[in-house]
Amino acid sequence: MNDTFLKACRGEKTEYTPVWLMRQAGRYLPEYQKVRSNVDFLTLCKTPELAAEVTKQPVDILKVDAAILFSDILIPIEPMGMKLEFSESKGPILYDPIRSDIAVSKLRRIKANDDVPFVIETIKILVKDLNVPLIGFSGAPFTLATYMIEGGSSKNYVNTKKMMYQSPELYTSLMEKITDTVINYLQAQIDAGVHAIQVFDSWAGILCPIDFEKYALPYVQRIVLAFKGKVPIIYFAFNSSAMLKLVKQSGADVLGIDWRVDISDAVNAVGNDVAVQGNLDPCTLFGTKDLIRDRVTGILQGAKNAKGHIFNLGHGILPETPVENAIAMVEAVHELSNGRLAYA
Ligand SMILES: Cc1c2[nH]c(c1CCC(=O)O)Cc1[nH]c(c(CCC(=O)O)c1C)Cc1[nH]c(c(CCC(=O)O)c1C)Cc1[nH]c(c(C)c1CCC(=O)O)C2
Repeated sequence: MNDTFLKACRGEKTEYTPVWLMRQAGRYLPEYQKVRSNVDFLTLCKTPELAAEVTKQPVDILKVDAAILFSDILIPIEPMGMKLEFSESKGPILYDPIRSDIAVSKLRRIKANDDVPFVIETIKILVKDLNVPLIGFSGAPFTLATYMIEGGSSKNYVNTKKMMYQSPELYTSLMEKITDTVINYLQAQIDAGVHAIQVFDSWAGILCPIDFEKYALPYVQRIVLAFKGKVPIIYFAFNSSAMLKLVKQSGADVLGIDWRVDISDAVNAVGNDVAVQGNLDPCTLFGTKDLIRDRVTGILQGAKNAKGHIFNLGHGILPETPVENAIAMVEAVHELSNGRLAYA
């Protein structure tokens, strides 16, 4: 197996900088569109053979150094007891948002092997087939809570913040229940064979630093502690470049960096005892191949003092992205970092 990605996560020397893309299995790929034209998104997530097939597509097409399980962060919320739907126009919808003690008390702590067997089955198929490491994942408790409290995506997250400030005990009991579920869910993924895990905190950036420290970070720390030393843990807190020192306190082995910060400044902020992942602006892939090479060079250079660097976008690849430009990006990372033996 190509273990370059795992080595970089651990801060070991690598022959070149490994690369994968967030949302690498998705709508920009005609091969994905073809599978997706026959089934809706949730059915795709719940059908192991199909989920495994689309997980492998970017590995074959882009030649990335890691695969990420095809699923969604909202999948475990359904067996917790909320009705989930993906609307083409509105995105995810969770019915009867959680706003009361009764609603929280009705939520179940899931047992992943029984409640989401299709996720476990998909992983088992993939670890047999893949020649690169498989990344499992979960949403971070705060990000999952925003979906459960708001009932979907939101502009200002007023209901979430109201609960934090007006009903702190209710907020804490919800977060504890979600954290228990996330730990069970990730443990089941590890038992099934994933080689690393990524925790997506997509909405961490709506919090001011003191609220992040109080209302989001402790739950991530509990998750990291549960898996530390078992498999590499990547923590991606989107839009958090103004609080990277706090993000580092998660204890994760790798910190995901979005594109709003120069990666050399991010490395200065977090120090050289943790690996970083990132951070090309996904829209760069709409530029010319020369621009892409140029930006790749800058990021490789900027991350050279990190304990380890995994090249990635600063957020998910966008649906309209030209596939040939994604391929060119992966080629540029491999070629321009080759032989550099970046990490001491
Ligand atoms: C916030 C979040 C979600 N899901 C996810 C996050 C965290 C990452 C981030 O910040 O982007 C994580 C996710 N979603 C998906 C993956 C699969 C693995 C991968 O290739 O990265 C992963 C890791 C597939 C998906 N998840 C979704 C799609 C599109 C579904 C389709 O085929 O129509 C895919 C491929 C749907 C989804 N899922 C979610 C939203 C808001 C949407 C609708 C918006 C959109 O359509 O992009 C919730």
